[in-house]
Amino acid sequence: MVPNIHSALPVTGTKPRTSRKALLILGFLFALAAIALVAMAVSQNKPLPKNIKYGIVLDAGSSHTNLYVYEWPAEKENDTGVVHQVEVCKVEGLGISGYSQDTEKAGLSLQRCMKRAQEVVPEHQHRETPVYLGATAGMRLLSLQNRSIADRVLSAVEKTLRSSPFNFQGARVISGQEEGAYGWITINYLLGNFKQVTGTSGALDLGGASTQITFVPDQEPIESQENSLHFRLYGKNYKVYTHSFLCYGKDQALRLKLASDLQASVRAPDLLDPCFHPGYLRIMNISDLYTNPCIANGEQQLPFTQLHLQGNGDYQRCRMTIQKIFNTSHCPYSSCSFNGIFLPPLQGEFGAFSAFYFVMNFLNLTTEKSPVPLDKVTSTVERFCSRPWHKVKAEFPKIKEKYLSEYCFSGTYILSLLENGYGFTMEKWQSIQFLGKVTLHVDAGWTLGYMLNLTNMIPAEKPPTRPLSHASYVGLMVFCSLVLVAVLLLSWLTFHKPKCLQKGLI
Ligand SMILES: Nc1nc2c(ncn2[C@@H]2O[C@H](COP(=O)(O)OP(=O)(O)OP(=O)(O)O)[C@@H](O)[C@H]2O)c(=O)[nH]1
Ligand SMILES: [Ca+2]
Repeated sequence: MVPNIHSALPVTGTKPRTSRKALLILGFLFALAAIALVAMAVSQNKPLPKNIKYGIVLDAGSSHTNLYVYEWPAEKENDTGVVHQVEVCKVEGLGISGYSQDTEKAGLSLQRCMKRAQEVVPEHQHRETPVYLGATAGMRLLSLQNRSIADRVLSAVEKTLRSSPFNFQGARVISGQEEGAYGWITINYLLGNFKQVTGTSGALDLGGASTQITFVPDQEPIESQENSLHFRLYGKNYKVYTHSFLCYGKDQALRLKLASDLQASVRAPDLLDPCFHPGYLRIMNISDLYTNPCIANGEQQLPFTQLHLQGNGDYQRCRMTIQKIFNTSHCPYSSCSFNGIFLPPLQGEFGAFSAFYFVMNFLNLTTEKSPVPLDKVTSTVERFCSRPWHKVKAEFPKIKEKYLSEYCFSGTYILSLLENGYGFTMEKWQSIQFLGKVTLHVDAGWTLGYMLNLTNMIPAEKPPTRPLSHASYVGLMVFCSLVLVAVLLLSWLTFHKPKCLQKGLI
């Protein structure tokens, strides 16, 4: 029969009482040790007050300037995908290159967004927060046209940025190569591709004045030096192809097309344009068309000062007129895109952003899931172009007329550039994803990559990592200690059995 523990409890006697006392003390000590260990684990793992760092980048594009504020946890600086975008402020008015007639205004235009940044970044961190301004194709064109005016514009923006409480780190015109490279770094950083064995994603950026294509080709070596970049990131080498086509952003491409149409036409001021909706009318000053180095001066030979554009919404014809701005007659390499520029065979997935996204998104051709097939994209653009302007306007009354009137041209231009310019076939088209934002709600673009580079946040070598996180380490230590204490207690009980137990008193 199993002895009944309770029925065997002693009622009197001194020895069992001493042993029970020893047991009680032991139990008490054990409980104390357990409480101490748990308390230690809890206090060790209590989240530390967040040490957040901030960085500000101004993207001074040809069409407008955007200010981005990024934040990241200081202790995770060298991890990938830890930077969040906390603010994007769109500067009202023109891009900075548009202030060539009144350069001071370029600086003043940034003041509202700089104020906004001061509200977003905590005041005690203003002085340590770096601020960078990078100007792209609009300023590249202005520099080519008139270097001293471009310098004055940069001085004006520098003055505004220096007068802010942030740590000003420079305002400069970045090269097309840098623009392509930093866009590629941004998306691959956000997609976590640098720390995975999977490949990287190519980057396609369509701005107002230039467009960039950047990817890691299969083929080596890269045949032209100016299209070749070499990076060592997180312990891996990357040979990257990049090219920036100045004048092939969508605003300049439209000018190129109009200038080419004018040359081909009988040089009359009335131009029937298949890239605008039927019933659409636009009057343009000829002098506005020929104001930059993208278009060689043909202005003088024209006998009129204004151009009357009249849309007829014919996608196929539009495509033909756009085709003329891509010169494919010569190629000094094994393969080219256009204008004699080297392009290796397309490789891997691509993320397409900026105007690639704005336009495709408007046309409902961006999906989170599988990409929309090329033939469906073509038929959608074709149908959209053929719609009468008054109907389009009535359907989208809130969209800026400049944007709305140009979606037909822009959609057709994107198809021409990707299909004819870069050679995205029906099959390859499926590898393009049109992206507005990547993970963590960060806008796709060159600015994040630029900041990561300038703040040395992407190390060349893989940072050494501990096998366990801090929390797992402390948890494991507590668990092992408890097991150890339990084992010790059990062995003590087994080998030095207190008399009360030996006598079966408890
Ligand atoms: N539909 C639409 N178009 C936009 C929007 N923002 C900009 N655009 C147009 O899209 C084109 C590209 O815009 P961005 O990527 O901002 O170009 P950017 O940076 O000013 O120009 P680059 O210096 O060449 O890079 C320009 O023609 C803009 O006018 C938008 O929110 N919606
Ligand atoms: Ca841009």
